[in-house]
Amino acid sequence: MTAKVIDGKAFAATVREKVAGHVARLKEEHGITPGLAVVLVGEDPASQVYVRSKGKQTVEVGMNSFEHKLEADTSEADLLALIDQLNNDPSVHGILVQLPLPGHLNEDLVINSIDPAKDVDGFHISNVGLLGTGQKSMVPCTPLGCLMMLRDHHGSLSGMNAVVVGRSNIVGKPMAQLLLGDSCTVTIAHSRTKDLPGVVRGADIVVAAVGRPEMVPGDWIKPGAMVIDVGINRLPPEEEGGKGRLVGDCHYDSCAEVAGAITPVPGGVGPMTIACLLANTVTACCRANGLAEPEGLTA
Ligand SMILES: Nc1nc2c(c(=O)[nH]1)N[C@@H](CN(C=O)c1ccc(C(=O)N[C@@H](CCC(=O)O)C(=O)O)cc1)CN2
Repeated sequence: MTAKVIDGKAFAATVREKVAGHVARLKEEHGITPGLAVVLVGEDPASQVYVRSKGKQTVEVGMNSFEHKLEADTSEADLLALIDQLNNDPSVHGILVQLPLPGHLNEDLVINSIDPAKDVDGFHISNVGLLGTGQKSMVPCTPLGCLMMLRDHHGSLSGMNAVVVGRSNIVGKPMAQLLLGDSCTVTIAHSRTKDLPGVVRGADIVVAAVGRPEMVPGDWIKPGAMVIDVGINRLPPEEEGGKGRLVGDCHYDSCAEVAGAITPVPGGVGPMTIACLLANTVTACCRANGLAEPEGLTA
């Protein structure tokens, strides 16, 4: 079998189109322009790229983008004061603090200082609790993007065996909650899982989010399974020449021989993360204004 390659770039473009349509309606019918504030602390090169991309795409779909770039040595008090200001700004419907933060800042404290209604990353403890109890919440962007791709490929996920490899708060845990919400039988596997190959071999859906380059080989994959590769790992330049090739957590060539469908790296899950951030911002804006939420853009 050769897997169908899920084109995350093309899928993300369709999500952005839907978002742009909702934004246009919000402007025309209600005179409201959704606004997204992105806070970057420090000069991490990858974060700078992601933040630039978020700002650009926010403007492209017709929303207002507010970028706040702070020095790497910004104090926690100053960062919290900025978040408080954004929480109280009615033109800001979504707030995001780009991660990782410099080591002197307490990530949990910072995230939990964001108004949960404006927490378009879905990382606030209130949103984590709401998602975990099956209530309406803001849903973390990367797992939301994975869910959209899974639903698009399979239709109903009900009764499928799903294995999430990785237990991070940002991807693994919320991904498992979303799959459970779609009536999958869910296993969260990790580095200490006994017989990890055997566990993965039982899965109709494999979501790999461990951050280890090419850890999942094709012979762990059940024939016809759908493989969602969340990993973005850059191989050392000396091995590849130049900048170093980007690979996922799955060994692409061998997995693609066995799987029914697979997301590539790059061009799979990554582009969906920012598209879902835009979707969450429209959702937050609609909720804040007591308007119907856009269909197909939330979990
Ligand atoms: N506050 C947040 N911080 C971080 C998040 C997040 O969702 N919220 N996720 C990641 C970074 N990230 C967005 O912020 C992100 C990562 C990757 C991509 C992407 O499109 N990747 C491309 C490849 C990019 C490359 O060439 O390096 C792909 O996979 O095709 C988008 C967004 C951590 N921080």
